[in-house]
Formats: sequence, C-alpha cells, structure tokens
Amino acid sequence: MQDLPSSIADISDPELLVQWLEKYNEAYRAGEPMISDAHYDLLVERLREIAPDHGFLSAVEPETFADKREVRHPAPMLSTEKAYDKQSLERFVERVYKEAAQIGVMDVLFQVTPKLDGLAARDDGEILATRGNGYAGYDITKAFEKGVIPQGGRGLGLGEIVAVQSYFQENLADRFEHPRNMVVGIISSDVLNISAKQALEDRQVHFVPYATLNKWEGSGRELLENSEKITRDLIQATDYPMDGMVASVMNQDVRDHMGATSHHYRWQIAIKAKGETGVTRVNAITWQVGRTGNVTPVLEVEPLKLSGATIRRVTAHNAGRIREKGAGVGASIEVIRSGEVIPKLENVLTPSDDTQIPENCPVCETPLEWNNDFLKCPNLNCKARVEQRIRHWFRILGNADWFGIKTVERLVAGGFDSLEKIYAMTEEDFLALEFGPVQSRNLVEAISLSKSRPVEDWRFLAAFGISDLGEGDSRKILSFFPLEELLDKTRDDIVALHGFGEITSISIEEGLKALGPTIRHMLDLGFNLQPTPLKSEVNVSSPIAGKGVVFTGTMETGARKDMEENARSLGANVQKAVTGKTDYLVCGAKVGAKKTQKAQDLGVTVLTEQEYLQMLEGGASGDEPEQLSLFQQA
Ligand SMILES: NC(=O)c1ccc[n+]([C@@H]2O[C@H](COP(=O)([O-])OP(=O)(O)OC[C@H]3O[C@@H](n4cnc5c(N)ncnc54)[C@H](O)[C@@H]3O)[C@@H](O)[C@H]2O)c1
Ligand SMILES: [Zn+2]
Repeated sequence: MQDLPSSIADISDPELLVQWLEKYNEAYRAGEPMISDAHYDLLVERLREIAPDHGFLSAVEPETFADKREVRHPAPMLSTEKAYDKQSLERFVERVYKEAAQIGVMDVLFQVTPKLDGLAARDDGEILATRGNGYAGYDITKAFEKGVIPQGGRGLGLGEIVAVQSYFQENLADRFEHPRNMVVGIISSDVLNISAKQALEDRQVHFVPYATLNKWEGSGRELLENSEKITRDLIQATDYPMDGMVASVMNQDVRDHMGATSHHYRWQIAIKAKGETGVTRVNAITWQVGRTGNVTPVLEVEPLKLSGATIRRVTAHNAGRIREKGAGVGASIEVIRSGEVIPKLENVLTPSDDTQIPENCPVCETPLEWNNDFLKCPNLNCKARVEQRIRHWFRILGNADWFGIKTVERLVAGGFDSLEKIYAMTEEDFLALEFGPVQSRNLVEAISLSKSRPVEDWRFLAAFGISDLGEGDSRKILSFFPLEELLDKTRDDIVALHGFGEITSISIEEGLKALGPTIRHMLDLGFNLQPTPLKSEVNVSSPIAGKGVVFTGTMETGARKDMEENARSLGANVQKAVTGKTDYLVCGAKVGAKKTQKAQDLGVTVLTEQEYLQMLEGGASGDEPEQLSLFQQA
C-alpha cells in the first residue's frame, strides 16, 4: 500500500486514505494503535472534506474478536456524531429545537456525560456483548469472571470497559501507552500479562454503565452557555480515561422523532477537542529525570506554530521511542497538540542517525537501567529525584504550596535535601541561601501553615510518593488501618485487604520500610491531620466483620463473585487465597482435600457453603460450627 502524503492537507485520494483508515482502525480495535486518536480524527475529517459521501463515513467502524460468539443487539449500538467546535454544537442544539417543535415539544432536556475512552459494551444482565459492527457484537461475558467489576451491578445496559485512570497513571503508565490497550488485551486474550492481572486483582478494571456516570442536565441554552464549565466539572469528577463529552437529548418523543443514521443517533453528539499537527525538525534532546527515576526525552525543536501557540519543546514519551523511530537530532518529525500544553511527538518522517541514548544519568552519572521502553536512574539519592520528591510533597499535601521547582532546586543545592532538613529551616537559613527577606519569611510561614492547616491523612501519606501508594490507594489503605498502625504492617497484612494485590503489597511494604523514619519524623512535627474514617467503624456488626474470608469451589447459592461482594458489604476482608490472616475458608462443590488440609494446618476454620449461610443467619460470631466429616477425612 502506498504511503500517505506526510501533510494531511496534501491527502487527495479518498480510496488510499480509506485503506489507511481501515488499517489504523483494525490495529486500534486490536489494542495496538499505530497513530494517536487525535491524528486519526484529523484523517477522518480530511476524508469528510475530500469525499463527504464516502461509505466509510456512514458505517460504524467495526471491531472483531475472532474466537468469540456473535450476539445480535436489540437496538443498534452506533457511533457518535462529533462537534470539534462551538459552532457545530450550536448547530446541533438548533437542529434539536427545530425538530422538537415539529412535534410540539418546546422544553427539551439535554444531558452531558463524560465520553469514556475504553471498549464499549452492552450488559443485559446475562450477556455482556461488545459493539462489533453496531448490529451484532461479541459475547465477552467472561470478562466478569476475569475480574472486571460491574459498576452499579449487572443489567444496566450500555457502557464502557475502562481502567481507573489514577490507578493506571500510578501503576501502569510505563507499561501501556493507553489504558484502552490494556482493556482490549484483557478482553481478547485468555493469557494475561502480569500488569493486567494485577489491575484486575486490584479491582481497577470496571464495566461502567453510562447510566451510572456523573452527569449534567439542563436546557440547550444552558448547555451552550456553560459547555466549558460543564466539561471541566465532569472531568474533575471522573476517574476514568475520557476523550470528550457526550451530549444527548433526554425526551423520548424527540429521540424517536429525530431517529438515527446508519452511523449515529441524531439526538446525540460527542463534544471533542480537535488536534492540530505540524512538521518540524529536532535540534536537541534534553533528558529529564523524574521522581521515580524515569528518564524521559524532551525534544527541542525548530519553533513551530500550533493552535495559536509557538512550540519549542515536544515530549517524546520514552527513550525506547527515540531509539526505535530514530527521533534524534536532525530528524524531521510530526507533532500533534490537542488540548494539552506540551505537544507530543506523533511520527518521525525522516529519521536521524544521531540517536544517542545516554548510558549514565544526566544528573548524577549513575549507569541507567532499561525497564521496558523506559530508562531509569536507579539512584534514590539522585539530585533530580530528590528535588522531584520534595516538590511532590508540597504539591500533594497542597495546603501551603509555595515551593515551586526553582525554589526546591535552590534548597537542595544549598544542602537542604530532605523533608527533615527543610522542616527545620529558619528565616536565617533561607536568607543565607540568598532568598529575599520577604520570600524567606513567606517560606517559613508556608512550612508552619502546612502543619497547622487541616489536611487529610491520606494526602499526607500520598505526599511521600511511595510507589503504589498514590492518593487513591492511600485513602483506601487508611480506611483499613490508622496511619500509626499502618507503618508496622507487612505485605501479608496488606494483601489481605480488599483491593490490594500481591505485587502492590510488596512494594507498599518496602516503601513503608524505607520511608518509615521520615514518616515518623514528620508525624512528630505535629501535622493537623484529618483521619480517614475506618471501615470497621462504619460497618455493621456481622459474624464476619473484620474477618478474613476465602471462597473456593463452585457455589450453589449464587455466583462466587456475588457471594464475595455480599461478604464485603458485611465487613469481611475477602481474600483470594488462604494465608495466615484467613479466618474462614468457605467451600462450594469440587474442592480438593489438599486445599482444605492446608487451610486447617494454618488454623483456618473450614466451612461448607451451608454452614457459612447458617452462621450469617445465626449472626453469632463467636461460636464456630463443627466441621463436617468431609473435611476431616482429608
Ligand atoms: N488511534 C487510532 O488509530 C484510531 C483508530 C480508530 C478509531 N479511533 C478512535 O475511535 C473513535 C471512533 O470510534 P467510535 O465510533 O468507536 O467512537 P466514537 O468516538 O464516535 O464514540 C462512540 C462511542 O462512544 C461510546 N461512549 C463513551 N462514553 C459514552 C457516553 N457517556 N454516552 C454515550 N456513549 C458513550 C459509545 O459506546 C459509542 O459507541 C475516534 O474518536 C477515534 O479517535 C482511533
Ligand atoms: Zn540520577
């Protein structure tokens, strides 16, 4: 297949363009996109310009899962029309009111929800099916067995399979380019890679019915007047990847009257940001060292105008990308910007043979290590890492942030390279580093305010930057243990909690051990911490509250997942496997003797499903039922 012209405006052959679009679409649906979504959208818009009636534009871009059973949809699952600017949204709203008036409806209610960027599916309570070609999709009900969590329960209709965004950013962003790629991998393959398995085990991959999303409702006028604020608020409130917003008409009679094309419902539109691309040349590469040691390339480019701004720096994601694509000095590259401040490297048009990847850390000279496509400085005391850690502390704590990166750099250069030292600084210390008298006073004041102003304890914990203890996980873990107790917990204590997998638990244990002294020191300084409410306090009293429970085998009462969910709601720590922290092993049918013996050896009470249900009904926590002979023979 012939290449596409390098500049989108030069594309003039619709058939060639469609061939490429089909190829890109196939790769994208398989979870391995070749180009960015913004770039793809620009190509589709180009097709609309040069061949507005092309069949490609009037069908849903199909997806296939070769080995899965086909399922017909009761009503087609279509794509959406897109509005890339205010005018298109205005035209949409006008059209809606005009057609509503035709059937005598004057009050039209609009709804806006975040447009989730994952894998669309439909759950009728029995079968979960993908969109497919819009008319028939594929049966992927097994996703729930694999560990995908149905938000709000089963049978809630259309929705999207997505990974929790903050979790992805913290734990997976250096393993997958986009959370959707991981999601597609989970659905299409039975062999899961370790990170995907971990995310499922941590219950961070959800099926989110659109009906459960945060939403805005109002009239068309209100929508047009406030669309920026509506978008901002919904982005704020949603912890899933999004690629815009979806505005829908809510009046059923108007929906019926407006109907659908073969591509989209006419009463619905996606509000999206358009990307802009440009071509420029790489002048130099700067390597930046982050808090966790990742060394990322920033391309210094020949200045270029994109969406009204002059671009001089472009992020290139990771070192692997530079090596693979030849994005070195002298390369001609395509740059894309859609919304974000710093544009991204999209494509290398003419590679450079000067792609030197540093072998040593540009800051501390320690030999660098490769981790997938990422380069890492392993030195915990690397000056750049220290600076970023301190910066992270003030940013996450967030109650008195006057410590920008420039200030932090000066402190570290002056020997104040730890939180302990910085929190002991006086006005004289700042003056000695040649901060002005006013700034010195402000910085001392900021330190004192950061202690006296109220701050949630999970923020305080997350600010230490322990890997796998970001804001979400800190909040979660502190709902099980108060902060002081957490410091002494081991991986076994942590893995027993709902939502913490094995790998995560190990890294949390290690992080807590390494930073324990610092955390204790900071606690002794007396912060005004607002404790996270403990689950054990919130929970009802039940015989399994606070107990470690493992379910195994095939249950008769209902799906194992539902029994687990129910046990959790009664305050149990539902665990995946029996450990020393397990109190009850509940056995359904077909459980091997070995398993029950191992549990008994660990002092775990082994129950049949019936005994377990009786115990719940009895409500007595102390009396443990006698064990069935079935198990004693083992
Ligand atoms: N990078 C690539 O190579 C590549 C290739 C093909 C497609 N794409 C991307 O896919 C998109 C086109 O594909 P499409 O037709 O699947 O998607 P679309 O962007 O038109 O979105 C339509 C889908 O959004 C879903 N959706 C998400 N949140 C929703 C909500 N709150 N309410 C209602 N529906 C919601 C629906 O399931 C619907 O099917 C393009 O935007 C493009 O960026 C990218
Ligand atoms: Zn270093």
